[in-house]
Amino acid sequence: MAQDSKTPRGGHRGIDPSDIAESDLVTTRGTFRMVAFRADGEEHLALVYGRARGRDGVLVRMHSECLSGDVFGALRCECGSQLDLALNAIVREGSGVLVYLRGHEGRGIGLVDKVRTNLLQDERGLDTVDSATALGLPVDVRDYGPAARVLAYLGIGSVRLLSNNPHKIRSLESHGIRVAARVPLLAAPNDENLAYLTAKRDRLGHDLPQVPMVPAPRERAEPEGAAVLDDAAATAPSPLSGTPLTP
Ligand SMILES: Nc1nc2c(ncn2[C@@H]2O[C@H](COP(=O)(O)OP(=O)(O)OP(=O)(O)O)[C@@H](O)[C@H]2O)c(=O)[nH]1
Ligand SMILES: [Zn+2]
Repeated sequence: MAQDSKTPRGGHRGIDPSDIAESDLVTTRGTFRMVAFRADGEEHLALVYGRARGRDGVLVRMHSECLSGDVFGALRCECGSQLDLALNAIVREGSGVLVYLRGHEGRGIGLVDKVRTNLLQDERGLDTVDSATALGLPVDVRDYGPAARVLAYLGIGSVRLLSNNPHKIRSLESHGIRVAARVPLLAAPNDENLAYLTAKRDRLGHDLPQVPMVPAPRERAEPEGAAVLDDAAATAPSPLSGTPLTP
């Protein structure tokens, strides 16, 4: 389970001006405000699109660093697809924030140990949970405190969180950020990531309705009626409308 640093009672720990800098970032998708900040020994990034300050229900993605998936297009996880889908959704909406969290690599164990878990998955058929514990490593030690701090700094009232992981909602709220809704971010399963997605659903409690109940690794997994948010489906409003959370 994640070991989050808690916000002190009564408010967010601020970000010291010496630990934050911002400029425009012109990308193929459009122009974002790039807010780089330091927190707890890591350097993170918030990409802000459109006007977010003072608004409620801002579309937000808290994205955990995955060098292999985000930069090099690894298919064994769906991180790269989710990064693309989240940015597309934010731009389509006209405003939103993507917080890119460093130090989250391998759910917080780091790149070298993540690659060690990948080797155990390939050679011994272990899933992402058992491959970590077999190495004596924690399953998830990500801290969402820095994300909460930058969202508070950006003056965001409440968020609609792009995620399939219910723990992220609880964690963000424990840091004082109100989550008005969770918006599913469903990447299409493929032969390479089916085991990864199945473990997330069955062992970590992620809400992944697009993943078939009985894994068929050698068949292309596209269950009928699944609300898969691929580039074509991403234009449809329904998967992005979100499910309001009730207290
Ligand atoms: N330990 C370990 N971590 C992995 C592995 N593959 C990907 N990761 C990391 O998993 C993190 C992403 O977490 P996920 O559990 O996929 O998804 P999530 O961020 O909790 O949930 P969503 O918001 O729905 O995307 C990234 O930091 C990846 O580096 C693996 O095989 N082993
Ligand atoms: Zn990944």
